[in-house]
Amino acid sequence: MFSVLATDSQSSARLGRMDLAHGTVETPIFMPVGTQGSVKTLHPREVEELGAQIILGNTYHLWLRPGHELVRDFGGLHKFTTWDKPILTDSGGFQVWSLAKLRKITEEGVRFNNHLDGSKMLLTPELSMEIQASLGSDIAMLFDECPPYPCDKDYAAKSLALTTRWARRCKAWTEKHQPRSGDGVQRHFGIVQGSIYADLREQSARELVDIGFDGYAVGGVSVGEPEEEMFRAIENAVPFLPHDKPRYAMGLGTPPQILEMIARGVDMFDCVMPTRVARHGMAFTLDGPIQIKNKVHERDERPLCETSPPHVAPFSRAYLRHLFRAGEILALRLLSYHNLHFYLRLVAGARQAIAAGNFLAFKDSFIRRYTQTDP
Ligand SMILES: CCNc1nc2cc3[nH]c(NC)nc3cc2c(=O)[nH]1
Repeated sequence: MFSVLATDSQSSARLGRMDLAHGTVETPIFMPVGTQGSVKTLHPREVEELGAQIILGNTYHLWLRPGHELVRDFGGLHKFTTWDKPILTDSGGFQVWSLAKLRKITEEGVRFNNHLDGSKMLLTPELSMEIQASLGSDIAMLFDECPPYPCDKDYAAKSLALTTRWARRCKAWTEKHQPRSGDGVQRHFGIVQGSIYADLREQSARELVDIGFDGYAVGGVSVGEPEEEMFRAIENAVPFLPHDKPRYAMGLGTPPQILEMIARGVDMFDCVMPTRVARHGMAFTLDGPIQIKNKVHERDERPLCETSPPHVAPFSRAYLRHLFRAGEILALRLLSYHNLHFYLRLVAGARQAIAAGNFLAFKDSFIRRYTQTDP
């Protein structure tokens, strides 16, 4: 399912290839987020022409609306959305935390009030697996608990123990209800927890690897912790994960953070940032992010960035600023398209640099230019 094609001599960066039910994915890879099935404001064909190889769907949202049975009856999420390349679905737990009201964690699962109609809901490891099987994603994430940041060590230890018990229940469900081998099988990724505690990160990784999954995410990061805590969480987990399985850092990050994580051996990323900040006027450029609504762009005839794709390059910053301030929907689409292109081009550049053996030089020169403030 996953093979490492090249490793960097000066860092833990590696070039990989994942063979999934709906196609092959080269790593390191960035996964655009398609929360309700769609990558916001963009047509699936646009997402494809941008070079996206795999997108992320949110189980919580799709379960609540339109319902996983409806999606199943339409042939699964690929047919329903017409996205025919790989899809990774999350398991719903984290979204319950960030969206639902009155959540309560029990051994059984998470009880909460549906944020759409207030009805009482219960999401369990087994139901999360059933929903993701109905959606038919190529990769299903296990049902875990993401501890809040900060949390004390006792809470973190109890939380990771629950996540491990839930991981066993997820595995038991898949072994009972899904085929174990064959090209079309759904893959399952465990999620390493342990908060900011190095020994708990090791324990969580070891327990999940003992159970055995197709890949491993590092969870509990990008939840408000300082950047160095995020890097340390990865550094404390990766050594205990199999070299020949994909590693996925959930929910991050900025362009420099993604390159730093690739250097630490991470293969997969998802983040709502490129599309979310686009809808608020922020565009990524090689010299750092810009806010298109700022007056400084009023008469700037340059494109957003020298690397802007042909779909966006003809538009001046002045025109894009005008569209944004006029509330034109085209502005949201062009900035979303541009920002996703920026992220996908960044990880494509990382892949090329790893293959060429100069990833650290690539990383350092990108970060130097991106973070330097204009004199
Ligand atoms: C797959 C569901 N589980 C699960 N999702 C997550 C999603 C995240 N998204 C962010 N920052 C935006 N941190 C995350 C942590 C987790 C995590 O620890 N677990």
